[in-house]
Amino acid sequence: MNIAGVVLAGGQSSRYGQPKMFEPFAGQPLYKHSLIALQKNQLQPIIIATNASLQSQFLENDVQWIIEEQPHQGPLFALHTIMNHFPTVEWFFVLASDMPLIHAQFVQTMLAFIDERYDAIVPQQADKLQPLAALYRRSALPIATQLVLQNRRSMQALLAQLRVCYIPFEENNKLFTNINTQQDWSAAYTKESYHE
Ligand SMILES: Nc1nc2c(ncn2[C@@H]2O[C@H](COP(=O)(O)OP(=O)(O)OP(=O)(O)O)[C@@H](O)[C@H]2O)c(=O)[nH]1
Repeated sequence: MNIAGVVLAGGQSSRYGQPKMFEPFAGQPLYKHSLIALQKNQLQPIIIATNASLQSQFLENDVQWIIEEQPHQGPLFALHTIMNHFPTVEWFFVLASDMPLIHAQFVQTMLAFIDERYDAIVPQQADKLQPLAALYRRSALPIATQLVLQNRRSMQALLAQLRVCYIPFEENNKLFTNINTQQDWSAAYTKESYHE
């Protein structure tokens, strides 16, 4: 089965103040941690979704690019664009580019839940869902398209209409710590929370 790895790296970073996906963490730009987690699981193709003003700052030449013509339309619009560009891919493992503690073992764990009864496999911590560290099946595309056409851009709205397998994670697990502001680094930068 064809499973793609997708790094969403075309956000505005307005709360951060500069493109946060290139900020260094543990010796690598932030987006690389997501990219490596996908590459280590041999997903094919590996896709970076971004926009023209950011592309030159990425170092990769061995990935597929989605360069969004209309930037900053949000993750749901990006997912819908990506699914349309890769019509033979059945599952898409989507990772945000601002989650420095995500690692290959997490990706492997999630892959084990792939099942044709579901349109998405999504981590859940208590009542918080993690739609940007999740698997989406091609069967989600019609609903994603419908939401885009209705100008409804929330991933939660998408999940509400899909058959989702929710995977529980401990509430105190720091895996999904994400960087929105400069201050968020203090939460991510605890030694015990970083394992590769
Ligand atoms: N490709 C792509 N990625 C996006 C887009 N919007 C957000 N992302 C990514 O989705 C993840 C979560 O984004 P957010 O932090 O919620 O939004 P942001 O625009 O990056 O930051 P803010 O402007 O501070 O909200 C990040 O990895 C973003 O790079 C988009 O329009 N296209």
